[in-house]
Amino acid sequence: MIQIENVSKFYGIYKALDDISLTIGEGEFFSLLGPSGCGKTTLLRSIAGFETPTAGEIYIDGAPSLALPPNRRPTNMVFQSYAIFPHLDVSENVAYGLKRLKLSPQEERKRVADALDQVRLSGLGQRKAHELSGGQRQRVALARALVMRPKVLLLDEPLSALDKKLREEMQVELRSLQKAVGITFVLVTHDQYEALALSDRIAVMFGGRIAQVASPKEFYQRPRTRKVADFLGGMNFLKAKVLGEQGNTVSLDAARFGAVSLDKPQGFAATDGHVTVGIRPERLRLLWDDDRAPHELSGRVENRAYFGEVTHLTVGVDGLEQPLSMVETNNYGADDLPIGAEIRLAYDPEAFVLLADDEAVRRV
Ligand SMILES: Nc1ncnc2c1ncn2[C@@H]1O[C@H](COP(=O)(O)OP(=O)(O)OP(=O)(O)O)[C@@H](O)[C@H]1O
Repeated sequence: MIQIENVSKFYGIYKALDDISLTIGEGEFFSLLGPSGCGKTTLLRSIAGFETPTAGEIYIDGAPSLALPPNRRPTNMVFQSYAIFPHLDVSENVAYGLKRLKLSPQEERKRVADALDQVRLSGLGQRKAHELSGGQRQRVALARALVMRPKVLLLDEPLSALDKKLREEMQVELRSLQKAVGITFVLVTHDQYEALALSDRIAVMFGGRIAQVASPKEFYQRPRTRKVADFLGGMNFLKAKVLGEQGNTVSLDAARFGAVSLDKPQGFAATDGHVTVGIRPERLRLLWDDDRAPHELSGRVENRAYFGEVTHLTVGVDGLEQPLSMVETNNYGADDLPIGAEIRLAYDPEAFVLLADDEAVRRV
């Protein structure tokens, strides 16, 4: 549906987008995720036509689009600030963009009713902006975009102004709305969990470049670089020694964790015979009393933070440069472990992931 080919964008000498190539499929919920300033909004606005790339081309539905103004593209954008016209009621707000299409009053009413129905606002058509909750106003903004029947809906942090609970509710709604209307959604967000919860695929961006494109699960389980792994959830990093390479697999000595054998990520290169491997905190498990596991380590609790359903532990292990982070559900009493307690932990050598050097990936 959208093909981005070698797109770069300079602001003066500053390179906001650095040779981006990306394909977004029809009907996909696709997220552009990255820290502030990574270029995700610039890329979204380039798809919409509010920015003109310095180089490259963007094809939408097969047609080159850079020469087209925003209103000639089959896209529509929902902005972060969901400002809707205060002097118009909900139906008039939603109908606003339709005026230029010069539809019959009957057709216009039908389109507005359909759009309000899609965002579950039927019955509130006569309300004014000040008579709506934040979530309802955001839905008006969505209806205003959907009523134009775009092939692609572009969403610039649409939920960021909502409080946490409402935001989580709207995330669920946004996901089901996208599946119901079946069009391509491209979402910009700096919220990792929002991207994981909503997307079919995610592109993680740093410094104007794409570091990885993958499904949420693939991202979490197989991040390609240390930076990506660190950006998406917690990760314990360890330096491991390369013992040998066989095809796409590398055998490693991962310090106190012993020998592990891992798949190479794209762009991998062992520079000085050492590499970085990672293991997620929740893949380490506390062993209690007589519990035994094929792979265990002992350590001592250095820190503990209680988060209600889970407790985060920092565990020092002799021979490791850094203490390990662990996340334990509170069913068995991790929340009561005193600082200094001697513990044993279990791990699965297959839970490790081999990470490519960030600079190596830039050259892929
Ligand atoms: N009109 C502009 N003129 C100069 N620099 C700009 C302009 N717009 C954006 N930039 C710069 O380009 C870089 C990318 O901006 P962009 O808004 O795409 O980032 P972002 O990842 O969406 O960040 P945020 O989450 O903070 O919105 C930033 O460093 C920003 O300061």
